[in-house]
Amino acid sequence: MITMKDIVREGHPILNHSAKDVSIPPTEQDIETLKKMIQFIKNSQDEKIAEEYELRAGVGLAAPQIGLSKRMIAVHFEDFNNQLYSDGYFNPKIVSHSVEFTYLSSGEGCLSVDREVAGYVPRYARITVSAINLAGEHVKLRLRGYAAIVFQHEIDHLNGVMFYDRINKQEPFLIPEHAKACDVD
Ligand SMILES: O=C(O)C[C@@H](Cc1ccccc1)[C@H](O)SCc1ccccc1
Ligand code: NI
Repeated sequence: MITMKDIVREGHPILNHSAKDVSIPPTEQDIETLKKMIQFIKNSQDEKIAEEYELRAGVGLAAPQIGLSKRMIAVHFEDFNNQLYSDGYFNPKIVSHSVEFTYLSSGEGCLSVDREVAGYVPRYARITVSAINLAGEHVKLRLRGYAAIVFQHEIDHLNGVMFYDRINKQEPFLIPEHAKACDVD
């Protein structure tokens, strides 16, 4: 079972390097690891388990965050239309994106960052992601809004990019051009 002691924190070089492609078909070990990553996120959202194991709530996790330089991510969350996203992905790749940007008006956090970092994180408003899911299927995901933000946050981890790298240093709350907040009507 993955717990917070397994989560690598900022300052560890693995978080600032690109991760390596997972060989396809994935090994049993890679599949097992991805299943554990999904379970960690589900556990982190379960009040009793999270309290018992002192887990910080999360909606996504990337393999570098557990010290594995492999292009694997796991997500478990509902978007603002209550659509459930719950799966693991090998070698996810953003194959196209919108010109428009979006951002969370509350900013972002990270399980690998034990501090608040204020500011808007500009993300593409819509992305198309190709990946291989936990079941071994080649999938093409067309994502927008909150789902697009979560997937971009996790895929950034595979490229050694932290959310605060994207915050405007001079004007953290500068609203990017062609941007609309994702969580306010
Ligand atoms: O560190 C991670 O990769 C997990 C992040 C992913 C994330 C952060 C901000 C915006 C979208 C995705 C954690 O989920 S941070 C904690 C959290 C918990 C619930 C909702 C949003 C963020
Ligand atoms: Ni993160």
